[in-house]
Amino acid sequence: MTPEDPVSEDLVTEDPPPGAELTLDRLGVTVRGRALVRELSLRAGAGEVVGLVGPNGSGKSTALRCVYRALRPTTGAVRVDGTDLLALPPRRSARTVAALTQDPAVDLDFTVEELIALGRAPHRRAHRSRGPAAEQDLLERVMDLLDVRHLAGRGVLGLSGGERQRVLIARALAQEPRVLVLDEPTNHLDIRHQIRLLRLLREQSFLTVLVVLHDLNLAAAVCDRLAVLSEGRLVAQGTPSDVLTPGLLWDVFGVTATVVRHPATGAPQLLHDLGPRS
Ligand SMILES: Nc1ncnc2c1ncn2[C@@H]1O[C@H](COP(=O)(O)OP(=O)(O)OP(=O)(O)O)[C@@H](O)[C@H]1O
Repeated sequence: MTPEDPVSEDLVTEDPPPGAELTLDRLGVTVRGRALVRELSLRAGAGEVVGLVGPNGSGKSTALRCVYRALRPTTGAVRVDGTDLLALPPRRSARTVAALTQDPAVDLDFTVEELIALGRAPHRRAHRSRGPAAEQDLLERVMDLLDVRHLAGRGVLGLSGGERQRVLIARALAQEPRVLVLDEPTNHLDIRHQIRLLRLLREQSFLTVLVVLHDLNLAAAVCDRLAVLSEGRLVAQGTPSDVLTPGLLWDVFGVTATVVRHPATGAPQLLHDLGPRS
């Protein structure tokens, strides 16, 4: 595999269900009297990749937790194609939204293939699984997409950080969700696997993706739109070019950055200057 390898556009299956519209409707989360997310309204259209960016502690992971149902919002709602996610039975919601969380617990010594196959659990009942051969084919395609097939028989406890991250993303894809929520998915990945993952997200058209990224250059390269959180509030949203301005970078992140255009794609890219050596 090289970074130039084409990424399969049909990602996992030949007849994927279409991506869903994801709406965060005036979402609020208050914990012990402290508002962690305030009145957050955000929409990701079917097939769109929307990036959630902001400083440490600005509420990004908290908002994502509401989307993958690890946290019940205090106010507002998360809707998928207009339906409140909390109104869906858990198994149906697990067929709709899959997540890579920031600190996923991997403490049982499954093999890589067994762990990825757990992503199929929501499909097992009601004749939704595809029969043994097609299920195996799906697992192998997902493993190839994330470049983990060579690890299939290895125990997950012995993997490197980047290998484990790719396995967990493979498990989320095996779930065949319509909405994929990713909290810092490039953590631990070398640059080749970062680029491969982001191309995968960008080239598919049937998954709606909400992704938290700290690397604003990668966010600008992959996201159709960015939403910027600061102290739990949405302070800007729009295309990467609309959002990543020197003024916003100073106001929200407190950094001075030079914004240039990528010569091939035109995407905004940030150049950082550490200042003179003292
Ligand atoms: N269960 C909780 N109880 C109290 N405070 C919490 C809880 N969970 C998160 N927080 C606080 O809420 C704020 C937002 O946290 P969150 O993890 O959503 O931020 P984030 O934007 O994802 O940050 P990072 O970029 O560092 O991952 C932080 O100040 C955090 O300490």
